[in-house]
Amino acid sequence: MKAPVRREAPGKLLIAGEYAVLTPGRPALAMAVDRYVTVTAEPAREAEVELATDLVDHPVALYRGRDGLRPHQPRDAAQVRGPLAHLVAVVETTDRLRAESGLGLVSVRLTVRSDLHENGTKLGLGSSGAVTVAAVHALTDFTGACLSAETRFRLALLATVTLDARTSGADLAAGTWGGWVRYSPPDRQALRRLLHRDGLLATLRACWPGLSLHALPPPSTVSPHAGWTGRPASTTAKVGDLQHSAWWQSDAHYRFCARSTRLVDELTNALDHDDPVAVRAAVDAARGLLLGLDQQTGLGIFTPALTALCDAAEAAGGAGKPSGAGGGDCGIAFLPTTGDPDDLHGRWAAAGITSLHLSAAPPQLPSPPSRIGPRPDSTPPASAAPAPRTAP
Ligand SMILES: Nc1ncnc2c1ncn2[C@@H]1O[C@H](COP(=O)(O)OP(=O)(O)OP(=O)(O)O)[C@@H](O)[C@H]1O
Ligand SMILES: C[C@@](O)(CCOP(=O)(O)O)CC(=O)O
Repeated sequence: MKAPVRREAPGKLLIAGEYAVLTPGRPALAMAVDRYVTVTAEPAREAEVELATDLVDHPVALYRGRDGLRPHQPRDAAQVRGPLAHLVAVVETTDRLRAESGLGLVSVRLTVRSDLHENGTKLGLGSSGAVTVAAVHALTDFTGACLSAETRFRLALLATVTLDARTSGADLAAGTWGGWVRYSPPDRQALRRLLHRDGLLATLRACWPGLSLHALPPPSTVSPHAGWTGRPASTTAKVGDLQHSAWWQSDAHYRFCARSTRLVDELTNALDHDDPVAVRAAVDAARGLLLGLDQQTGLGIFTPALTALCDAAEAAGGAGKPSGAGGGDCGIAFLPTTGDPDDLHGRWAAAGITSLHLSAAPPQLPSPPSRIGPRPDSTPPASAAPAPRTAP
């Protein structure tokens, strides 16, 4: 009987680069937070695969059908497509890896515990990414594969693209490496095509243009504070709306991506030099960039609560912005370490914002910091630029 294997992955806040990071090669800056998803892998008790999570009120038993995992109970089909979708994608992707490697499939029960929901409501701290990273880690270690962090990240991204090839994977990067990471994504649509054409092993081993990842030093002269609006928002819906708008792949989109890349570079520099004034200025500019996007597209990034969160950060002597897609979920503020967090938290409480009392999660790997892909100051690959819009 195999011993249970437990692995955890942190949630994340997005400090800069939202929406631009959807484009291959365009960077975002994320901070992993000290709230985690924990996944335990152990031998299944009654079925080939069993999934137990706090999002579903009973463990779900599955068997391996010809086209992937199927629930034993037809009533569980909706769970498999909904709250269990990320776990199912991880098991199917790991099964594929073993099958292509000539290895037998393993019976397994995955049990999830998450700190990224509050009374059943998501906080917007990247629970889908954290559950994917933790499940890949637990499952591959359970089966004895013991993969490197980069291979686990790649596997997690491939599992994710089978569900949604739009998502950037910034949450997976933060969940895999922890700490502060500057991440730029590969072309996920191209990965999906490669997966279909050449299989999983070949895709895992292929060159992934656009992918880069750099660990950054945590600042000591500014402190991050996270505030929760109490209202969940759908990142998938916002990204879908944007990609179907006239803005997508317009000149304005190209300018937005270029400006966002400069901002991420400025923030990277500010963090490298631990410069509180430059961090504040860059975070403020990141807020302005998202506001401009909202005004141009009517996407609904800034809700009254998120605007109040940012205004309170400014009034407390810092800078604030939404974290991620906006429309609800949470935001982040940076204060100089000489500032008064109680002042900020008091202002947030008055505006109905809950302080989450988070810190950066420590890097998951021993030093030296990970470095994948080109240096941060190099220009993004040509594929990073959306194609100029041509007349129909
Ligand atoms: N505890 C969990 N157990 C199993 N699956 C989970 C768990 N938490 C999240 N997931 C998966 O992630 C999905 C939620 O993803 P969603 O993008 O809506 O939230 P999020 O990643 O927390 O938010 P955000 O992208 O705004 O940070 C769930 O439907 C489920 O598939
Ligand atoms: C809008 C986007 O760039 C960031 C979304 O962040 P969040 O999942 O809402 O925290 C989407 C993505 O990176 O996949």
